[in-house]
Amino acid sequence: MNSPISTQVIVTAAQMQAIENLIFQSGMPVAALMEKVALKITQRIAQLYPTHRFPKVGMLVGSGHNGGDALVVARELHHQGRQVKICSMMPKAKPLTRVHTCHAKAIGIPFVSLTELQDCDLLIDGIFGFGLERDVAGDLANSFNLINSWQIPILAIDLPSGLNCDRGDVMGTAIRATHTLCLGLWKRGLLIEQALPYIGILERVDFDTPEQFIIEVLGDRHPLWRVDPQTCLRQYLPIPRPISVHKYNLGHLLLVVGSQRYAGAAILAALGAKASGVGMLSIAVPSSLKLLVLAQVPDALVIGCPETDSGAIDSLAGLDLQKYQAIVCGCGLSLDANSVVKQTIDSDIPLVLDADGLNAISPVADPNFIRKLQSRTNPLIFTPHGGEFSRLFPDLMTSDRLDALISAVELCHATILLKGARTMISFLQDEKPRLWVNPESTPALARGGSGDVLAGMIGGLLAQGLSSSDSAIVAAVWHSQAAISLANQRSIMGVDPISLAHHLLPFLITVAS
Ligand SMILES: NC(=O)C1=CN([C@@H]2O[C@H](COP(=O)(O)OP(=O)(O)OC[C@H]3O[C@@H](n4cnc5c(N)ncnc54)[C@H](O)[C@@H]3O)[C@@H](O)[C@H]2O)[C@@H](O)CC1
Ligand SMILES: Nc1ncnc2c1ncn2[C@@H]1O[C@H](COP(=O)(O)OP(=O)(O)O)[C@@H](O)[C@H]1O
Ligand SMILES: [K+]
Repeated sequence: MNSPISTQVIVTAAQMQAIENLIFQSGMPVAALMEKVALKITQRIAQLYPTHRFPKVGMLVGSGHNGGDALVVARELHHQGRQVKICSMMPKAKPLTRVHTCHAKAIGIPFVSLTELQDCDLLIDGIFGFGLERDVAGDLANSFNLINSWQIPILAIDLPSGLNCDRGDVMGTAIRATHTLCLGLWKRGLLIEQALPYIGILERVDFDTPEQFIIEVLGDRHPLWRVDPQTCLRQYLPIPRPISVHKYNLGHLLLVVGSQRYAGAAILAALGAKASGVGMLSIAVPSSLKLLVLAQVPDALVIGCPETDSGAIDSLAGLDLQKYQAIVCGCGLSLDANSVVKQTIDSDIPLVLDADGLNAISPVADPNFIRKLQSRTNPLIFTPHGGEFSRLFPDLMTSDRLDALISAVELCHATILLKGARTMISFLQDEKPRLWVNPESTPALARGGSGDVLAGMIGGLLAQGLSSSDSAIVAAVWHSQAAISLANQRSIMGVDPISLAHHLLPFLITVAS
């Protein structure tokens, strides 16, 4: 993923603080940076919340520099003709915040009690930024709950007050913002799933953080990154195709999928794989499903395998796995096909393990098996959702998904795509863990079968020669962006997996143009 570091790197509060300190030590005055940041916030407010619709703005001001930012914004909005009111949420303030308070009073902006903000059209949350140190409690917590009950749009400066900047969890209670303007670099806590109900629409306000200071603090092997969806799609898709190429040069993908119980998963994975543009697609299914699958995917080679009494694939006997560039194993396989899963792992062909392919190896605990995973020379991708991840790595599941995911990657040396509202992809790069967060998606994807489409897409990209990490990242971004686009056309209820699979390619055309 190539674009400026500052647009993609994810930092903790301590790292952001250290980078800001380098900016200040190099000569930039703190007050000057505050002016710059606040002016940019003011510009964005003017675009998002125009004066004619949001004339009355209430400022919630804390004691630190988050409050200072809010006071500068208040001053500017006042000069632009808005009816601004300020509520100081805390008695004491840092010196810079104090002087902005004096100035705001001197120019006639009213300072009011909290309840007097109830008639505002917009609230600006400048109570806490990354300086929150302990749980919000007592009267302040009551005030937060009151503010949240008003149903007034709230724009949070840097992060919603009360949210832990690093872990994304609520410290006592937190402001439920409708919009969050993250300042400078992406904060770790804002990319974590549990923070989503508090953040609303998330944007970053850039203040030209010098790249050398970022590298000085983070080093050149920083683990946490946020994918920029548009850059990612434009960089990788559509996969270019030489003019005189033939189908066997465009990857041959094998899907090992389906059972009598979960026949549809085989078709959904196949539709995802087809959309990837892979040259040849073979699908191994229990023999009783062969005609059903062939009817849906006539362009694939459908292989009917011997099946168990329960209707699962019994063996891949007679299949030469070495002739495929990639295998996807697991969608709808059921738990009766475990020996088949082991066979695909032993083949050492680039492999995506999904769903029952993961259940078959859960938990990953046996040291010999872990050594076998580590010693594979070809890519191995796991695509668990949260439940599958907990079964795979029961000892690693902590409240912090990012840490848990990185530990799992370090344990088994696979690329792991952890599915959810904020899908994360982690892998080893130069023997060090790296983690990318896919920052945009839609709950329209929360329905059975979405993940099967994704597994097929990853396999298709892998078979065409993308690396395991690129295949997982590009597929996750493509899948979620296409779902957002389809939800815009058909509503959030209209993103069934078949429609999604059919929308993947028309959507790509809109990205390229
Ligand atoms: N220095 C600058 O000019 C810049 C300021 N920025 C802003 O500054 C913010 C960070 O400023 P600060 O470090 O002053 O921190 P905050 O403004 O986030 O708040 C810290 C203050 O709150 C108090 N506090 C912490 N937890 C509390 C609790 N639970 N109950 C009551 N009081 C509590 C602390 O004692 C401290 O006074 C950023 O989030 C951002 O908004 C940056 O965006 C850009 C540069
Ligand atoms: N609330 C949500 N917001 C965004 N994406 C979601 C949400 N819930 C699920 N998804 C996505 O939908 C897909 C579901 O996959 P999975 O759980 O494997 O379902 P299935 O096995 O039924 O196909 C994943 O890509 C996941 O990231
Ligand atoms: K805030």
